[in-house]
Amino acid sequence: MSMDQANGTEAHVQVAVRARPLNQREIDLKSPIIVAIHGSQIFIDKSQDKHHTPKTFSYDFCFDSTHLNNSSYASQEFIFNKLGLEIVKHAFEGYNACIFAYGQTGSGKSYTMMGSHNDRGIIPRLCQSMFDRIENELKQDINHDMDIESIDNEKIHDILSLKFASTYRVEVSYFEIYNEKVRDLLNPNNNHHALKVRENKILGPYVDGLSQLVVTSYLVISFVEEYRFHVEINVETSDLIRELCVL
Ligand SMILES: Nc1ncnc2c1ncn2[C@@H]1O[C@H](COP(=O)(O)OP(=O)(O)OP(=O)(O)O)[C@@H](O)[C@H]1O
Repeated sequence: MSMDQANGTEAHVQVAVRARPLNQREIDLKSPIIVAIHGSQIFIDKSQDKHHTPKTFSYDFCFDSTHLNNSSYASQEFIFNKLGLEIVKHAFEGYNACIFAYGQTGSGKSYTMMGSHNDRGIIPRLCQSMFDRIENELKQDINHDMDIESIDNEKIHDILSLKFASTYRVEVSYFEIYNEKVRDLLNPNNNHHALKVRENKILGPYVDGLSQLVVTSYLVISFVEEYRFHVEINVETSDLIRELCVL
């Protein structure tokens, strides 16, 4: 996880480690769990290996998700509260914020970042939290000028939408890099020619031609996620998504 100050002069990087439960293959092979987490330290103890000396590593955060039924299991919500809330806070303070997952195949990157349909990961929670915060700030603003309790819900919704449009701009892009080809997931029509990654002297690296859709609520983003969980985003779904977004 990193947060770069908007002017690019200072960067702060934090690293978190999460240990996932054993998968079925590992259970069938009777693989032992060789990691133990205490606070922000992770101990690796292969005591069955005579030549191994236990090792300790320290990170900013260590999350123990090895035993699903243990009360100490680091849940999706717990991890979002530790990592995601900070990101939202810094983004609202004007910092560029970035979070990414790194690890070998099957280590739990997608699970942690996207989660499952009924146990959402960091990205959906981040999006929701960002819109919740926007809504709260807008409501506070409106409350300043008028008594929000005395206005009916439909009217509040209209006022919030207007105020949102004049105060905030939220854009979403969604792409994958597979076999070194960049694919725009919100516009598969672009797939005929792989998109190029270029570098802007001021803004840094960017994907040339990538769709950037303006979104006004978490609903649209959750719709994208819904499709991501159930079906591959294809031309029809991406068209639908584009219609839902304010272009
Ligand atoms: N913390 C966790 N709790 C419960 N199950 C988990 C956890 N982390 C991962 N899993 C499960 O482990 C399996 C592999 O996880 P996942 O697909 O997220 O790995 P990945 O690192 O994204 O793999 P790849 O690089 O191959 O895409 C999935 O079945 C996932 O549900």
